Amino acid sequence: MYKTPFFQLTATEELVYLLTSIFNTSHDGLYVCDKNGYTLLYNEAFLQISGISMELMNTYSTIELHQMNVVPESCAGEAIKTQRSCSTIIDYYNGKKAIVTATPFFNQDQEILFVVSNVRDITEINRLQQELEETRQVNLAFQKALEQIQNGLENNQQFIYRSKSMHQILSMASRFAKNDSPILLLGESGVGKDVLANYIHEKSERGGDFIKINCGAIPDHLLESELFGYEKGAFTGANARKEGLFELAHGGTIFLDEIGDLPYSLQVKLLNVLQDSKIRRLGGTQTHEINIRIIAATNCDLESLVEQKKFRLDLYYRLNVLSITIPPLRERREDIPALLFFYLKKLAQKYKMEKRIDNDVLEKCMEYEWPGNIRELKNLVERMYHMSENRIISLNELPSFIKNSQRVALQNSETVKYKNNKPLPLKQAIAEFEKEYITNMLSLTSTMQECADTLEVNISTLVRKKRSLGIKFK
Ligand SMILES: Nc1ncnc2c1ncn2[C@@H]1O[C@H](COP(=O)(O)OP(=O)(O)OP(=O)(O)O)[C@@H](O)[C@H]1O
Repeated sequence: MYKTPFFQLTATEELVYLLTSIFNTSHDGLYVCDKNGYTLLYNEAFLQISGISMELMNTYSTIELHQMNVVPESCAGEAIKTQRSCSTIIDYYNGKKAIVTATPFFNQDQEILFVVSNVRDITEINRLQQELEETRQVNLAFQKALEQIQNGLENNQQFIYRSKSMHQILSMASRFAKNDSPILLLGESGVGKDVLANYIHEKSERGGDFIKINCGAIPDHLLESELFGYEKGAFTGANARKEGLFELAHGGTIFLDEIGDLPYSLQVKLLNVLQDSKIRRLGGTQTHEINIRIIAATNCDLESLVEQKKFRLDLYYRLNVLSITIPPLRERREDIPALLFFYLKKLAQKYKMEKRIDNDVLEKCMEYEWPGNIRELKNLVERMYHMSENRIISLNELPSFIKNSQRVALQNSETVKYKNNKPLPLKQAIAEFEKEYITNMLSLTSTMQECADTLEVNISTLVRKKRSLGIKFK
């Protein structure tokens, strides 16, 4: 302490008053004890930070308070024991954190007169530091995501991810790509099975083409000729010979999407192709050797189709040699920001206008369940991009069902439904669920069209379902 001449003139009472005022107005906790640890003085800030009551303070020594577990440790007690200054960080039981420095003061015989402890509250600093660290981590993640997007755009590669699970899937896919065994891709609609099939083909270094066919989109009677081709005159209208997709994919990859919809009669034919690597065109007598890699995908539960005798067990085994299940987006939420930025960037390039997503929107998107997975996210970004009037996409552009996201599907899917104390049969439970889900979605959206878009069904399908399920809403 540096004294000015004022001190020589001031009376002792004034000096005591001055020092007491300083003591009391300090924001740091101050605590003074004698050589046995008994309290001599403390200020209000000390009580606030330590959470110790005045009663205990006035009755027990700092060492006893520690023994009684009122404080996790006693820095003053340590200073008394070691006869030295001591500093430590204490996590008080009231949740406060403080840096405590206890300094002993000695008389001429080197005996402790008193110990002064300074207690600085660092709870807030600590919180801010943690927040800063979290923000730093988020920034780092965004930066990496942007880099990945940048690389993706440069290589014209569309596989955007940040999650560990997708990283593992891609490395597995890269390993699988190197051989010719069939691959089965599983996962909900819109998770990226198509994209992954493409990726595997690219990585496979197979020189031929990547040919895709959606087994569910082509009428059964046409599917066979599409896949196997036909000879002239094989059926009415077969005016010329035509190569099938298996032949066209020779040297490359054929991607059989929605394999669960492959007609039963064709399943055995596919099994033969898988086993012999040979095909015979419709109406033909000769077989042709083909060198193809088959990738099949489905969002249905193939095992249950096998149980229902809708899918051949032998084909299932043959296709399931190497299988990859892509998790839904809600199970890899780290991918959401990267995908949002990616699609935003693509739109910015197309329409020559950069737009930014507000943090609130990002937060809501992180919470949402994404039943339609990446396809739904992609459509949403496009919709919000066009709807926003300025360069910031705000909550105004976010559809109400995401803003009020209530995780309807999840809540309901976890419920077992009963009637007369008996669990409902699957068919009936599905119908009940559908009814509830559609009714909820109708209440969360403003128009039938918005509801149909959200559910990713045709408006006529929605109208039909509404009628058949007896939904009274709107
Ligand atoms: N990792 C990804 N990065 C960027 N875009 C993706 C990614 N995964 C999927 N997409 C995009 O999401 C949309 C849906 O993907 P895709 O068609 O591959 O899904 P799917 O699982 O095959 O769906 P379905 O079962 O309905 O056929 C596509 O527009 C695709 O480009």
